[in-house]
Amino acid sequence: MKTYNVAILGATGAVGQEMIKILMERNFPIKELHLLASARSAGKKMWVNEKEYTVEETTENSFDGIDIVLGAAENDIAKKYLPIAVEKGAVVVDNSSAYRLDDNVPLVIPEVNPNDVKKHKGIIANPNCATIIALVALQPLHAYAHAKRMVVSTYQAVSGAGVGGIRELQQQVEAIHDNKPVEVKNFQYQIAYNLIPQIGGFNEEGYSSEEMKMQFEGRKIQSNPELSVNCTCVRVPVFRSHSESIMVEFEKPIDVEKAKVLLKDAAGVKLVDDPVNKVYPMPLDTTDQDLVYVGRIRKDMSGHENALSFWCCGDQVRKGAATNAVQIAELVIQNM
Ligand SMILES: NC(=O)C1=CN([C@@H]2O[C@H](COP(=O)(O)OP(=O)(O)OC[C@H]3O[C@@H](n4cnc5c(N)ncnc54)[C@H](OP(=O)(O)O)[C@@H]3O)[C@@H](O)[C@H]2O)C=CC1
Ligand SMILES: N[C@@H](CC(=O)OP(=O)(O)O)C(=O)O
Repeated sequence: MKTYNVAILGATGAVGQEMIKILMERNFPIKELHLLASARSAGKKMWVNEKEYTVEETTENSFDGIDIVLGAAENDIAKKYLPIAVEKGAVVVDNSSAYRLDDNVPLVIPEVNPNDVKKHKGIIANPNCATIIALVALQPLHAYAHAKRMVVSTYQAVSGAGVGGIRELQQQVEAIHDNKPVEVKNFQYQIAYNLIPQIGGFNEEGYSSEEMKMQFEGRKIQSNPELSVNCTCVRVPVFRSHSESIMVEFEKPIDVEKAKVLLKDAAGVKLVDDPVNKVYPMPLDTTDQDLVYVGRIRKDMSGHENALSFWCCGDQVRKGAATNAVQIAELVIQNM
């Protein structure tokens, strides 16, 4: 079997560490694995499948001889290094938002638009995590009835803000328990025992950058330029797995029973919908696995024709980031 030299840019972060795990879990055909991070982490030891690896400081030379780069760093780092990696012959799957809306860069969810991978010119972008979870859940319904409008509220876990976000919730809960002052670093306010209706900065109309991603990225992924999305993104004191309340208005008629039949057999989805018996998706249940759980499917009551409401949860560090990226890399090597 052909094997590949793989580098993870940002290997010490929340997404990077998960990428290592997923590459191993899915037996990705690796020849050499390079773990890249900042100078702060250089020399740090990490164990992968009982083998010790040393984290390397990222430099321009880090990409020599690399076939596949999985990007798990912020936009500025992605912009600095990923074009160099492409120039040196690597194919890049990037988790940052730096290239997502670039016309030369496919934006891919394997359950939705796998064939777009073939259009790449070196970089393929992984969509925003809340967008991946929503669109995986929506895909079987969209393929049948065509989504035209969505109203979404997200409940986003602190792990969406990386290792710093996870640490902050842990430290605040401990501080409150020990009657010590609460320190706020990564979020706008205390997140422990709170909700914060801000993820990213706001535009002139009052929508946050995170809220606009679902419309802009959704249109590109679904090749659905008319899709309109009204989204409210909220950070919640949950460690892992994002949850979303979604109302979708479709072009064609679709009822609850049909939606359940479609979702039951859909790729990447688990139908978890028996509210009378207290069966519905919850973030504790979706953590550390790859399926998006969908439930609470109802007919819209607010007078919109052909509209359904549902609730979904998914592990955004896995399916919303690392797993989606490794699935894309698997599609890439099928075509190499
Ligand atoms: N967390 C999530 O659920 C999701 C995250 N994303 C995106 O993925 C990317 C990574 O996010 P996340 O893992 O949460 O972030 P983290 O803060 O947890 O990790 C950031 C990583 O970037 C590395 N890094 C920082 N500076 C440099 C540098 N100068 N050179 C090389 N590497 C550097 C860090 O290394 P060091 O440890 O040395 O500082 C670390 O490995 C971001 O673009 C984010 O928007 C996308 C979807 C979901
Ligand atoms: N912003 C998301 C996670 C993320 O990093 O998304 P993006 O790559 O689109 O910035 C969250 O905080 O939950």
